[in-house]
Amino acid sequence: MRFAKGHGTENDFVILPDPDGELDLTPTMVAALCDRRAGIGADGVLRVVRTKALGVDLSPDARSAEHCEWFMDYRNADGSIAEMCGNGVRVFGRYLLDSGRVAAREFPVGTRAGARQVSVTGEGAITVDMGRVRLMGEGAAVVAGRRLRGQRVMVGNPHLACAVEQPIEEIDLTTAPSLDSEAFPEGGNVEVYRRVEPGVLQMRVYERGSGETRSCGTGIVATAAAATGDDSAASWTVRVPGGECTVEIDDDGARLTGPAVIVAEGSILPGALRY
Ligand SMILES: N[C@@H](CCC[C@H](N)C(=O)O)C(=O)O
Repeated sequence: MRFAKGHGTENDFVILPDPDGELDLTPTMVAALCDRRAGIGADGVLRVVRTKALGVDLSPDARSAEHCEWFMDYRNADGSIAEMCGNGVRVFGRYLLDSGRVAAREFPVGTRAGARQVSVTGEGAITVDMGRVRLMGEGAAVVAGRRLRGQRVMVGNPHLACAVEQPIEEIDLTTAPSLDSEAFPEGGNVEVYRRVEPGVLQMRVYERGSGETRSCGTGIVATAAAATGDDSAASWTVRVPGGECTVEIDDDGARLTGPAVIVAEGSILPGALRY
């Protein structure tokens, strides 16, 4: 089985080219691929599949996703499915470009959250149009025994973005935060953030299905949206442990810009993965 490995601000992915949708990608296989000791190691898997080869439900934005030649079938490291991945879609775009599957500098990618427009915007940088971000009201999480209040934000996938006063390095994200299951029936991703300079946020994240990661694109957008509040437009730099991205928010929605790199390509030997 061929694979590539890539990352966006050190949120890393195993990329599986499967244009005709022939791969039976089970949760245990995904977890084995993402295992950092016995597998390749990654925060998630991006299956690169032609939209027309899929027999899956593309809701909630089925028609626009069907108009995309390529579909990002995203899986978390534990094998669970998520609607959207903001770093993943930039890395997916980089892979399509580098492998010659697309030639245009701007193209749509299908995701479970709908179609997302991806464009090359600078040396090494890729911008993705993340669509409209919905602020859903206040929520709370218990993080290492401490209750943090935050803003519930929907970026295709669910987030709780919590503004904190203390240095965010001090926050213990080694165990999964607990979220109210009524407010988060499908679970969620929890961000802690602080405004460090005008227009600059610092953020860490605990991702649903992957644990603490060094960056999360949808989390960066959720944090920027929470910090923007009811203002109609804003521009943010968001620093994460793995680097930084920028977010532009206006009436058209949010655009996320950051690096996306392919670092390796190879083959997984038959029978080598433990699953
Ligand atoms: N790392 C991603 C988000 C991946 C999905 C998330 N863990 C979830 O379950 O919603 C990103 O860059 O957005």
